[in-house]
Amino acid sequence: MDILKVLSRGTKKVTNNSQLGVKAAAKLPSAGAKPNPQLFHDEVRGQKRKRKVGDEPEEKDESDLPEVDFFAPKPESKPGNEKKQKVEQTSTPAPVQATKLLTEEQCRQLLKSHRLKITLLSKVEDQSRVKKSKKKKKKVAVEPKKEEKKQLIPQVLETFGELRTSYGISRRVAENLVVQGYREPTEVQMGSLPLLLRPDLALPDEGSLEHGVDFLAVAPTGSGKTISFLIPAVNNIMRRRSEEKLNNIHELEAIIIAPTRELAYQIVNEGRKILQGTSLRIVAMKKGMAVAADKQELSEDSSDESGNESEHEPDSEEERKYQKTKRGTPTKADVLVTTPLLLLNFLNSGSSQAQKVLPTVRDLILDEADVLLDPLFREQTLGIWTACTRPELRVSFWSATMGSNIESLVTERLQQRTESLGTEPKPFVRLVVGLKDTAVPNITHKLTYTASEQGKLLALRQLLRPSSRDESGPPLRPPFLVFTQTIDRATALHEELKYDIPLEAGGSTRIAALHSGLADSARATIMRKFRAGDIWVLITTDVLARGVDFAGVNGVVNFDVPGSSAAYVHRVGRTGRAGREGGVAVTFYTKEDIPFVKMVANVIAASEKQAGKTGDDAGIQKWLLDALPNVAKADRKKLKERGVEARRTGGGTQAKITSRSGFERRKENNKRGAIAASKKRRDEPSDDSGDEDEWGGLDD
Ligand SMILES: Nc1ncnc2c1ncn2[C@@H]1O[C@H](COP(=O)(O)OP(=O)(O)OP(=O)(O)O)[C@@H](O)[C@H]1O
Repeated sequence: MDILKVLSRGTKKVTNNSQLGVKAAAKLPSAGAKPNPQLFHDEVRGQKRKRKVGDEPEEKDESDLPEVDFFAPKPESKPGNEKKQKVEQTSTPAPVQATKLLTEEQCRQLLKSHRLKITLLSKVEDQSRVKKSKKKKKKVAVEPKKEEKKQLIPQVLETFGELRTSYGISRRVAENLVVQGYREPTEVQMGSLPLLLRPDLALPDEGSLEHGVDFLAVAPTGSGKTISFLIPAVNNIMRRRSEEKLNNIHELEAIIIAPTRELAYQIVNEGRKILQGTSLRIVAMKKGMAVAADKQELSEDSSDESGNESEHEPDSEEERKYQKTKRGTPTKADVLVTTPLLLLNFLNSGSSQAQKVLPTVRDLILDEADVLLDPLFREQTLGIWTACTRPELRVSFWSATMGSNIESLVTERLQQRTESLGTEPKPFVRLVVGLKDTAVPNITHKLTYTASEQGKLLALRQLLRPSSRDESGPPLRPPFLVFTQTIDRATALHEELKYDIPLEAGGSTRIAALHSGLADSARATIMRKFRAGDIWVLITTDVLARGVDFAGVNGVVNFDVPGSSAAYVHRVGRTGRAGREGGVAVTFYTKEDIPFVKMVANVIAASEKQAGKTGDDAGIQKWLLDALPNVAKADRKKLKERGVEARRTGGGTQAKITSRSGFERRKENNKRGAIAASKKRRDEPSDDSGDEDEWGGLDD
């Protein structure tokens, strides 16, 4: 038996499709392109019904599924094509056909059908109510009282074709989207692209929108937020340069901040695909790199940087080469993607006490904005925001989860900025996709109780063994991610499981751990191997919980309960991307976790409700929800900051993940492999650990 096949596809052919878990199993999320990436299409009066959450696309017999196809590559342009294509220096805006615009009623119906809600969060007060500062009169943005917040009915993007015909995006960018295989816009793209590309067309009744809008978007994980902010960012640069006849220049006009390097590199890659054949450059910020900041500051600074070589050791060969050739010279970039600290370090570097500023930046984009504005990153993020001194700066905030505290913080900051700069305030618009922001409706959720830490380990081992998967619950097929609470636990779990995959299937090379304690180059290598399908089980911490897109991940295991409902949403949102169904999320909990599990259970219940799963279909039964204690506010805060205390390093037996020594396990594994090879057994080796009694089972 081909072990690769076994591990990838499970052992039993599914016959009874009526079972929930089996249904999920029959649809392999990695099995190629998703026909419709949209999550919602409710029936609205007078509109043709296309699809509803919970509706199953045509059933396929499992035997029809393609062979291992972990990461379903999107169609790429043929190598060499890009060279043949003429580089588009600037965008030639397509003539906008006003006739293409939808009526207000059509927009209203589309918004309703796709569960999109767009609200004006702040507005320019009319003259009679304008606040007047003591020094000089000026208009300010005022946050309307709750009941005043106005629902907007802007233009909605029905097809990607309209990007060119109605919103005048660059021909090359439009073609690149087609090459990427994007056929239908997702909900967040439907709502955000018109507003960000042509606010004057999207919101004709909202007065002067010359400088666009500030924007906050809350949309499910994997719903395509990245291109929602990338397309307007690059197109606005192209359009302006075309209008001002500025050819062949590179000027930093857009900055995208992301909380982790992995996410930053991923955004750069997406950006490069969109920019192929254009003259624009999207660049990832690196240690020691200089970008075009305020010129005076920069010239002072270049000399200093070159004299300070030993300050930060470059991590990778690539970085070393980069620093050797480019140190001190501003990198030519039009769009910069960075983690907050990297850019802030650059802004604060140099001999001068004063922070450098970024006067050319017109777009500031915060991806995973709730984390970037959480106390951990807040000062760094706000530092960059302050450095973007252009008065008409547009700021946008994106995440699958956005607490009301973050929304208030952002509204306040935008107001303060307008006041301090004395500029014309811009409308601040919020877009929400879905009925509830804390839900992941298109995957199967499982909450699994085990009596002890050892029980969790056994349960996870069970998931690694295809022979023991049965039809009572959704099998978890590689590739999958395993989340732990701390770096130490990720490392220990990796050590523990390293030899669990049979040698003939690749053995220990199939399992890896990725966390922030590793060097950049090691992290990049692991990411590459996981994306390529060489690594099947990736043990990690919350460093990979946000934004990272692995199209073919079949499942997520929360080995340790997440620290908040938002953390749960983001972790499990690594599977079931772009509307794909069939992903599975398993969360283990022990009695120590019971005080905190309600947060997770609530998200699962909300997700199942959105997906139309009720009664026996639901993974979370009402009795369990009722039985679990509510989490006190103080405990929630502590949990979010520190996780379950007992599992922190040195916190007693629960901090440890161990059974036998690596040597013992390797020996055992080799023995198993040898037996398997000699007998040419087609089945998995029988379980000889002898400790299966502690296995709590998926359906506990
Ligand atoms: N219109 C579309 N049609 C098909 N696939 C799409 C579309 N838009 C985006 N995708 C794909 O969906 C996947 C998820 O997109 P993306 O990473 O932007 O999601 P996200 O909303 O940012 O998720 P997260 O909240 O987890 O960061 C990517 O692989 C992307 O290429």
